[in-house]
Amino acid sequence: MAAQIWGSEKRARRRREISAKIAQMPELHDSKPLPFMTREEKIMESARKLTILTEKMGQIIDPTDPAELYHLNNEVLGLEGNPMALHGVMFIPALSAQASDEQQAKWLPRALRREIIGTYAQTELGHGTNLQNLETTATYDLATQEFVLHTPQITALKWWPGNLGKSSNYAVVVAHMIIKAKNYGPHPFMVQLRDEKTHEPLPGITIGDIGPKMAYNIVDNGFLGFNKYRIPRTNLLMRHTKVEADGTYIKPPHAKINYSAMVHVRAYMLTGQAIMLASALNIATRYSSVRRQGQIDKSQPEVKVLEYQTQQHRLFPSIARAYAFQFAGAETVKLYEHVLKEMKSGNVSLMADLHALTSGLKSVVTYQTGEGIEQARMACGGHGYSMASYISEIYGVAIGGCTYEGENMVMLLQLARYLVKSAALVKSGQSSKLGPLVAYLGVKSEPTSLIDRIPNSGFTEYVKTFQHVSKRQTLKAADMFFGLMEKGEKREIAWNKCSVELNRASRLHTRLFIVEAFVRRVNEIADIRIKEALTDLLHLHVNYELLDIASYALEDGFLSASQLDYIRDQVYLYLGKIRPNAVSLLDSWEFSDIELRSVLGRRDGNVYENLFKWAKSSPLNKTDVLSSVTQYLKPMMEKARL
Ligand SMILES: CCCCCCCCCC/C=C\CCCCCCCC(=O)SCCNC(=O)CCNC(=O)[C@H](O)C(C)(C)COP(=O)(O)OP(=O)(O)OC[C@H]1O[C@@H](n2cnc3c(N)ncnc32)[C@H](O)[C@@H]1OP(=O)(O)O
Ligand SMILES: Cc1cc2nc3c(=O)[nH]c(=O)nc-3n(C[C@H](O)[C@H](O)[C@H](O)COP(=O)(O)OP(=O)(O)OC[C@H]3O[C@@H](n4cnc5c(N)ncnc54)[C@H](O)[C@@H]3O)c2cc1C
Repeated sequence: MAAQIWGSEKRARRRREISAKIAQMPELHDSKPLPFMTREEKIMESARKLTILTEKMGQIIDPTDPAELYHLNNEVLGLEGNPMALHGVMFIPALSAQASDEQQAKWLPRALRREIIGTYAQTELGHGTNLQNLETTATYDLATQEFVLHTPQITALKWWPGNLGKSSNYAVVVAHMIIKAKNYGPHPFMVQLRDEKTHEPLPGITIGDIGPKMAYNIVDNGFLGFNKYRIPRTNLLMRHTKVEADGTYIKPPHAKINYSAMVHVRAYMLTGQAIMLASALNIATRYSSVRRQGQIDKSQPEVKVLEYQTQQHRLFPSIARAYAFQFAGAETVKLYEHVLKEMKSGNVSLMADLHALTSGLKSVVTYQTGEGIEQARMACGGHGYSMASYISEIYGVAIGGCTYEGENMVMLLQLARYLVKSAALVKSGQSSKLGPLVAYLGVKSEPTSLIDRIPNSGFTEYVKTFQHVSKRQTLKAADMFFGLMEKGEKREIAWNKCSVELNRASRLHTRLFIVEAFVRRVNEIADIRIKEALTDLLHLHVNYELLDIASYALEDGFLSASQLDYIRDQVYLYLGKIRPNAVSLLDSWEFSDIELRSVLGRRDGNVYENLFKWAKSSPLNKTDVLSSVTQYLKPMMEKARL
């Protein structure tokens, strides 16, 4: 099963080897539990491990393999981030996709050797989503052949970029490019921020940390201001766009090609989210098979809480989602790598499809991951609320994904643009022009769903039902939009008035893609036992998801009440079938105790001993009487006794 999850036998084996090596290297372990550290201590601890990794990485992993790097990162540095998180996630990808060959030769080897630390500075205090209204300017000075970066007012301060505050000395900065008083829109520039020897900010640069966040606090998200700060013309990233010495602007082959670093993260973060969901579920499911509370049959002893149907219903559909996200994520990364290769050689024809797909997936996956992690936390009762479970930290990091790389509502609306265009093709009889991901919009469906009507139909009738509801909602939202415009509404106003319905269409389309990716994967599996276990999980997935969106299929009578009863019964049937495999389905992800960082979810299952040991090690327990008591509470009580 690990081979299915991680993509191949070899990958699963390599993960085990890497975990085993790390287990033997105490210098790479947390020196004490992270929840007992201050933010400064955590940052220090992370930097300590990071430097050792820079020395020893080659002994542990193949540093050119992103999957091995990611695993090493999760084990050693953990999900709370590290001082170079953005260096790998965005700075290097931005340089790789947007710098010219000559620029790459100058900067990439230095970045890869970690001679310099970089980040991606785009968002500002006043604008994140609406890139067209960023305020930082890069004005070309023809006389010196330099760009002058400037922050005209407080709202133009860069705000949020990870590791910008204290760690990075370089950044890819996005600013509006102005040449001869003409604004060419946001463009990426390579900018040095700090002196390479002293790490002091360079003159003209104001920089710092934005303060503690809900989670992800090892990362020093930062602010940055420029006071007429000059950089050479050749620091504009020039793979696709060029500015010649005389100020001539050569436009890129696609207007949004400079957004590629964002698409990179959107494509890769899906498996990151799946891992966080599976981690939280692993903790909760292990704990639920140890925790005994109450009786189902009063004549019998207390049961493991995992025996309760409500507990299974809380956890198992999310187990199915974690697998589904992992499989959909793997497909998306493949597509991304393909499009990136094409893009580098000038073929931009697939960019729109990739943008639409990743925008939808990013939104649905992060939202459902957040839901699943929070349910996992509640499923642990009181102990889920303790940092000993570590689930609240996992939640805090994962839920950030709903916001970063494009706020979810906004990204769903980006997919909706693509769906509306596709609906227009269907309506004008040009269905043959539809892309493969939306081809179903042009296919006539049966008048009613055939779920429960055709024996041994596998998952076909489920997929058709998802297709039907997605198509119907897309066409309905598009009709609403076109209708408003026909009535004379301005395009943007009409769009806003339909945006809730449009986003519903985007979610349904994305959920269909996730179901199909799960079906595709199960169909490919040769090992009969693995296929059987994943088929059970897929049954749970399609029935649970369909029940969740049933109102869309009921409103036009595509599903009947009796079919809905059947679907509901299937959910209960598969909850029971999955119960014996539940812990194994999560243990198959092979997270080590070092990586999970959860006292509650350790592999040994000694929950109570581990919790008591952990509580005793709390810094508050170093002394029996705290100074808060001697200084304040004791005098207060004494005064009251007089
Ligand atoms: C094995 C390895 C695993 C590795 C895993 C790594 C990660 C795991 C997770 C680890 C956990 C934590 C890591 C944390 C890291 C945090 C990083 C966070 C970094 C950031 O947040 S950076 C800042 C991100 N900011 C945004 O995303 C801003 C969002 N806004 C936008 O993107 C845009 O403004 C917009 C909403 C897309 C609108 O843009 P614009 O106004 O320019 O365009 P229009 O809406 O007018 O659309 C015009 C037209 O263009 C099309 N289009 C837009 N974007 C693209 C694109 N990227 N590609 C192609 N086409 C695009 C759009 O569809 C329109 O087309 P149409 O006219 O409809 O045909
Ligand atoms: C953990 C974390 C890490 C980050 N790292 C980086 C980084 O490394 N580099 C970087 O540059 N940035 C980074 N960011 C910033 C992040 O990319 C932005 O916060 C994000 O893009 C959302 O933009 P915003 O904050 O402007 O939200 P806003 O756009 O102000 O969103 C507020 C509300 O307005 C709604 N809204 C906005 N526009 C529309 C619209 N057109 N239609 C409908 N609704 C709309 C949204 O849906 C939301 O409900 C990070 C953020 C976080 C939380």
